[in-house]
Amino acid sequence: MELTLDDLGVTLSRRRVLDGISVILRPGRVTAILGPNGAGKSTLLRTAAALIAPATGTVRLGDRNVATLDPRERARRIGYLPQNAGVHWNIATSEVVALGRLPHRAPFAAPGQHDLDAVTRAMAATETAHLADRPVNELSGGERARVLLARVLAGEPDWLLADEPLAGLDPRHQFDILDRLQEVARQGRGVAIVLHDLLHAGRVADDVLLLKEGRVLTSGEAAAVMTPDNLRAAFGVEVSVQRNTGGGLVCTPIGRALATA
Ligand SMILES: Nc1ncnc2c1ncn2[C@@H]1O[C@H](COP(=O)(O)OP(=O)(O)OP(=O)(O)O)[C@@H](O)[C@H]1O
Repeated sequence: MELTLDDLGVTLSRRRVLDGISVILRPGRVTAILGPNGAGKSTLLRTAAALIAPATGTVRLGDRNVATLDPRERARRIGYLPQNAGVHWNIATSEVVALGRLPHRAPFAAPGQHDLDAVTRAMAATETAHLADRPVNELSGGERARVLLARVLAGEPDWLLADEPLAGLDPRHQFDILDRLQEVARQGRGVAIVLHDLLHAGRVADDVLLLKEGRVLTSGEAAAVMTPDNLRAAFGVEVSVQRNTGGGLVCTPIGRALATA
């Protein structure tokens, strides 16, 4: 099911933070949301998850406005992983992941077999099964980040919106988490990820939404968007863009641009 942002404008504290955002995010693909600090990436993701009400325009899942979905249905359909998420209760890690199943369960009902299986799969995918009994606030930052991703994965949403899911992860877990997110997309679900690392973005993204100053600089298939010119215009840096043998993009920042658009 497509996630459509239609003429989206967002105002926060009387500042226009997003303006005229129109883009269709496609399921079955990984969309990387890129742009410099303050471009509006997190705001866009939060608005797509209906956590911020837009001042103009709509977010639609298929043909339904996400603002009008019942909150439980919305939580089943759209999984959102915030930037620098924390956990306020010091409960066991497996219980944190199980929270991802709450929108699927009747109030006060015990988890069913499918709920338990989804939690097990999510913990295996994020390599957190060995942490199941540990109090979540005793985990390292990177371990906790993987647990919180597991919570979103356990919810098996149609769309998974992740805001900088690599923050705090060591290099191998960065690759692993992106591979898991790619697998989610290959299952036909939608995945949109805010990323700062251009190398990872080039490797994993099918589509790219490039933001600058609250507007879409350009969007579309990764190879069309991640060009040296577009990346210079967005970030003010020179980026080498090569193809690897598998056809994927290898985007390597090489220095500050002498002149920016
Ligand atoms: N509650 C708020 N009130 C006013 N302005 C805000 C608020 N939240 C964010 N902003 C501003 O909106 C703009 C976009 O912020 P946002 O966090 O979406 O950017 P971002 O692209 O995710 O940045 P970063 O890469 O630094 O995480 C920034 O200029 C920020 O200062």
